[in-house]
Amino acid sequence: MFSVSCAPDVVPVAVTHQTTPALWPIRALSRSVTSRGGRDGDVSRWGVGKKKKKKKKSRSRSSSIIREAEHNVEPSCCSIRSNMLSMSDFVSGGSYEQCRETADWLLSNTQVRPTVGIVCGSGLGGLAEMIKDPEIFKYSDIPNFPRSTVHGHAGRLVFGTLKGKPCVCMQGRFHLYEGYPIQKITLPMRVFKLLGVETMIMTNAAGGLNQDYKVGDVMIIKDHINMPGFAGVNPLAGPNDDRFGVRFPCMSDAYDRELRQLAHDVASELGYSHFLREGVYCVLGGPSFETIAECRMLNRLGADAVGMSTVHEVIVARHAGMRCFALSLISNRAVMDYDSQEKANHEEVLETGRQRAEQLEKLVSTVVSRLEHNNNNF
Ligand SMILES: O=P(O)(O)O[C@@H]1C[C@H](O)[C@@H](CO)O1
Ligand code: HPA
Repeated sequence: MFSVSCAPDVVPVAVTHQTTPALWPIRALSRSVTSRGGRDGDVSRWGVGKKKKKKKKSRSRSSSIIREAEHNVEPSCCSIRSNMLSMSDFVSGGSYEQCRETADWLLSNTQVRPTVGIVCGSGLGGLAEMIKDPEIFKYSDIPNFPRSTVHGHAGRLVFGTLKGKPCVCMQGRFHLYEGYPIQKITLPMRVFKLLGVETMIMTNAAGGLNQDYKVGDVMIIKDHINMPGFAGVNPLAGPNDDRFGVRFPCMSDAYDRELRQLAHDVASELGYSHFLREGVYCVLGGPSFETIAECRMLNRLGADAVGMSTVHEVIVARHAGMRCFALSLISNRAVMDYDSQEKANHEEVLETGRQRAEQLEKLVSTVVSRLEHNNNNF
């Protein structure tokens, strides 16, 4: 079994395990109206608690928006110019205006000008505790930010310096299964871009599909399979906003080669190579863990680990020209055998995070300490 020196888990626990679906429409309504009357955080399109009458109204509104857009878009790439429709008319989160508002609010409330952004995965929020001179904002206090609803995701944005580098760290992320629109869960990436972030570092907990992997291994993500994307669930779906990036961003270089090499070098220096892996991460929507048949299929498709996050963030970050580096902590083995008694569960995921926290934090902070300013993309 996995055995490493235990590090105390410093992750503050979110208030609720999960909000009930019944609360989503209420939350959405209370945060719904943007300055242009667009809906913010509208989960009604997921079919939760929607009334028939309202459905008709929103359908006619969206079809009129689409009609209007058809007359206004640039035919080559469907981009919207800033003097035409607002992105918030289409996108329930992540529009330029919303991100600008959030970034400006943050910039006026902190002196830190981060060049590095970090996202902490389930049970991995201890990384944020390494940040010096922290300035902390609760997600609930930040304009346009969603709330964290998952145990092990504290829901705080921490500004400060990590090994001398100005950074901003999400102590807790958002997931599709929480009921937020995909543009909303990736809004922080665009906000980070507007804050001046050049390099994104994401961490997550994931189930190990590769039969050579052990619980406690740390996998550098070299590529991903965006399973929801196969069904059109992509954070960039909808009109493109050229102020962030191009209509059709390349993803074959999503995970920066130099940063991956740097992580290998650092791991070797720290004596971590025996638990360091490099592989392919597959994202699913969750929240149910995978069936045995699904795990077998994903493994045959070439995935080494399976999870419920990160990929959407990487797509939006790459679209905006930020370098990405991502790590998966193999928190449990994906069950591939019908005779197995193992059952995936969130408590095991958090416990593995606690046990590997110290090394993961050291690895990430040392990588950060060696980051060069990235002038290439800007
Ligand atoms: O935020 P991450 O991807 O680390 O969280 C994983 C996926 C689910 O949210 C949860 C399952 O235990 O952990
Ligand atoms: N499956 C999906 N997501 C996960 C898992 C898993 O086994 N472990 C941690 N996050």
